[in-house]
Amino acid sequence: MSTPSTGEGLDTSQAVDIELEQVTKRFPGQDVPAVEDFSLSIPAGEIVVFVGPSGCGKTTTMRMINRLVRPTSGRILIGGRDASDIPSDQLRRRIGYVVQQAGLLPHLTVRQNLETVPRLLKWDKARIAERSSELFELVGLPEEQFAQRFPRELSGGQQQRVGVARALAADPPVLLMDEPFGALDPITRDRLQSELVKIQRRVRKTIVFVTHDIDEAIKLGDRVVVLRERSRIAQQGPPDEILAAPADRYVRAFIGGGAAVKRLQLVRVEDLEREDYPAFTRADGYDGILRTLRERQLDCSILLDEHRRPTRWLYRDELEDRPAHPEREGQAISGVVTATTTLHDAMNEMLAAGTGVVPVVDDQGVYVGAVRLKQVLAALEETHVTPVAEQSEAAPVRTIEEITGEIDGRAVQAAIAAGEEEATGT
Ligand SMILES: Nc1ncnc2c1ncn2[C@@H]1O[C@H](COP(=O)(O)OP(=O)(O)OP(=O)(O)O)[C@@H](O)[C@H]1O
Repeated sequence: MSTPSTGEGLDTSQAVDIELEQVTKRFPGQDVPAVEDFSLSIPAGEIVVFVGPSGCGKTTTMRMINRLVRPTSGRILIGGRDASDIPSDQLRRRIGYVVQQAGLLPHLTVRQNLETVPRLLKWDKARIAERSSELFELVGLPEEQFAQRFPRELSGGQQQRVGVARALAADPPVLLMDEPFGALDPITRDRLQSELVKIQRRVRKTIVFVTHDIDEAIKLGDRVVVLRERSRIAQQGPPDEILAAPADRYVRAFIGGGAAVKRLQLVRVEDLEREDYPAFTRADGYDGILRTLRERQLDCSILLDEHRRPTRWLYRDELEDRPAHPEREGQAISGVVTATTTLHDAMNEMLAAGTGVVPVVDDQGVYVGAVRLKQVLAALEETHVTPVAEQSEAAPVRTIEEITGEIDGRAVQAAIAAGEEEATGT
């Protein structure tokens, strides 16, 4: 559904659809075009991910949308309007752009970075200040802590959050993201991916996202476009369709092993029933906690702080031993998940904790329940692991053990065993 733009530029903050029609880019002096005859419809309010190997033309294709690269031929429509009719400066102010190293201006504070585009658009002071506060909140950075810092005083992940906030500052209808999380460590990357999904639920932009990481594409994309050289489309569609039925050998090779496991990127914690897993505060007293664990035949529970945020795992055997070892108090909880965390990431947290369980918290970090490994495995079994017809000779239907073995066989088995022990109280 397209939202017509008004006035000269893309004045509307509502998502718009983007149409690329037979777009070709031939750089001067190059025999082979970087992008050849590329056509694609991008629906309003969706995240479309271009994924493909290095040099296949992803960035060039994306940069033609905000005309950082001019197409040699073809047409690009944004919200039904020919992009070549929109002056370049307007186009770039109305299309948010996030790049790998955040691209923040080093000599400006975080606040000044956020305010750059609203100032160019000549918003009044009060509106700029109000918008900055909204943006700090949106990307989860406390304003009073971060507004006056310079980019070099932030971690890579924090810089990237500011990069996303800055791109959203003028509430543009379109966001272009070029490998924005590529330079981050895997844990920060996972977190920011999940947050982007959360942010997108609030802002509903049309997002074009470039990556060479198929897992990232599956996790983020409403639609994934697998590209080969010269930006030729090997396959496009919703991620589950691509995983279930790769169009050809190229796409299959690109997806790599473990398509069933990758599907865990498509299911989120909110899709599961939450377990009523026991959690206590210190006010409940260790004797009371131990009594409940005995009654429910459980080996482990969660200790919450005074704000009901999970802090430690409490183990029944340690509680039994408390008279002899009062100093033992379980183990700090290393990771929690939220409703939008994928089962893939939730499973990683469970395996890291070694408990086969992970606490679920709300946006304020307050405990709302837990998810167990056996639920994740049940969800994995529910996803269609039967390979498509053309694959069936080469890849017979696999057992759950074979599939989970691709993740980390021993860790999964150990975690399942721990979960079973806990359930049976052995
Ligand atoms: N300004 C330029 N001048 C000449 N050739 C270019 C220019 N920019 C890109 N190319 C070429 O166009 C092709 C596509 O490049 P592009 O950066 O779009 O690929 P990509 O898929 O985004 O790669 P990567 O994942 O490595 O960033 C490459 O062969 C590249 O060398």
